[in-house]
Amino acid sequence: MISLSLLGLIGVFGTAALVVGVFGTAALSKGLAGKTFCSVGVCTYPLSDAESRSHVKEERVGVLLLNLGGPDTLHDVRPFLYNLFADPDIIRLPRLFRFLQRPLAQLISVLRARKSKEAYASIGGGSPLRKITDEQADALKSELEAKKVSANVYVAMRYWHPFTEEAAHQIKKDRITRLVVLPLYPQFSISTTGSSIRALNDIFRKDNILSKLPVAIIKSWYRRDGYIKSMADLIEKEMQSFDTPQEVMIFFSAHGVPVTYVVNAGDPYKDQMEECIYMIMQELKARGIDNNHRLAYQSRVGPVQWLKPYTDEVLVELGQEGVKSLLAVPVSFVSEHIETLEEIDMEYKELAFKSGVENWGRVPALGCTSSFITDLADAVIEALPSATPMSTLATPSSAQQFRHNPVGYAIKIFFGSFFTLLLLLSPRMLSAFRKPVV
Ligand SMILES: C=CC1=C(C)c2cc3[nH]c(cc4nc(cc5[nH]c(cc1n2)c(C)c5CCC(=O)O)C(CCC(=O)O)=C4C)c(C)c3C=C
Ligand SMILES: [Fe+2]
Repeated sequence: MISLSLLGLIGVFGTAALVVGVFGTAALSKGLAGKTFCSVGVCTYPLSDAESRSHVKEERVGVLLLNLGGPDTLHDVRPFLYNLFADPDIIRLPRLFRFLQRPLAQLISVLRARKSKEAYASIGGGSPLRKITDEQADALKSELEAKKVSANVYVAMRYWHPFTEEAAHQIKKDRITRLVVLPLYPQFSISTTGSSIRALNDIFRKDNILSKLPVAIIKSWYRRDGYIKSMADLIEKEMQSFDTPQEVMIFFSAHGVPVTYVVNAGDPYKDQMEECIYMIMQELKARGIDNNHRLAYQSRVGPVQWLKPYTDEVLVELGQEGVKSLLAVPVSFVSEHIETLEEIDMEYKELAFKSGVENWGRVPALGCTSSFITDLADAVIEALPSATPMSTLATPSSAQQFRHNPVGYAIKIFFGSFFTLLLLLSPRMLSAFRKPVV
């Protein structure tokens, strides 16, 4: 993974508040109280007098799974990286420098491609994300059917096929009348769910039909009982593969984000992650499992600070402290992907053994675990009544920010742009994108 040194440093100089799209997502999950909806089978909108006299409108429910996407082949790696770095929620430039977004993405994707290709080559030549997400979509559709809710389930990837635009096109073609948006990230981050919702919002608002479609957005779901219990089940099961399960250190490894996301832009990701780990551990305690545990953050590169402690550093510390048995638990994502299959299973495992750990295990990603899919289906059904058209939701624009505090806004633009230019010219920044993951 790549640490955006440039962006972190921009954040240090106080320009992170300029990011648009980030704050726009805050209001998106607000429900529309008072709408009636039958969650089983054919459902109805609240009807006008004329409608109720003439006919009952048939409800066609859609569920849209949001995910990051990954290159299907090694050939796709560079364009996939370009799409990722062209995202203003990943490379967060001040408004004045937005014109540099694409050239910068071009440059960084070229610099990063070799390292990234090697990693994808080591896990079979491409990302497994599309296949796994399609399987999750099928499983969710079946589970909804079992619960008497007939729904089409769509997949929208942020940086590779099927893109958000493709999913939106299909939703419109299928004349969906009510949509639940379900990101496949348990915890919310500006860089993941936030970015996907912003992209969706941009597409829906511009479209005459989609802008009126009632949509319910589930922003995060790590607190759900079904998810917490499913994670605890996987951990409990995997612990049994150790000779002395009670001595196993449960080692949660979450994907990192640059510190500036949390500190400057108010990303709730770190708080949500900590609460999530607490809840999983409480569930394990209730089952009589009271092992030691740690949380660390993986997948950083570059000179800026990402969330700490870093997975690689903690692994070395644990080895030095004499921990002999370690169970790695990937916790920020629900599919196997490059960071579980390459980074954890290969790089971190090797590092742990070198540091003195003798017994290693890794909890699989939830994938299509049935208790988990059942819980996602419940989440969808619970969210359906709160659907409301995206066009009715407010997203504060930079123009509004300007009206609110014109002097502060001008100062941020000036200093943000000045420091950005300096950093863009810095060779250190560019070399950071080529560095290995750990
Ligand atoms: C919760 C999960 C994730 C967060 C948070 C996240 C933030 C984040 N990622 C990058 C840069 C890269 N991400 C890449 C791939 C990738 N990232 C996630 C998840 C999160 N990213 C997934 C599921 C994947 C796809 C993996 C796959 O199997 O294909 C990549 C490409 C791979 C590589 O070269 O390492 C990059 C680059 C940033 C900068 C960031 C936060 C700002
Ligand atoms: Fe990532």
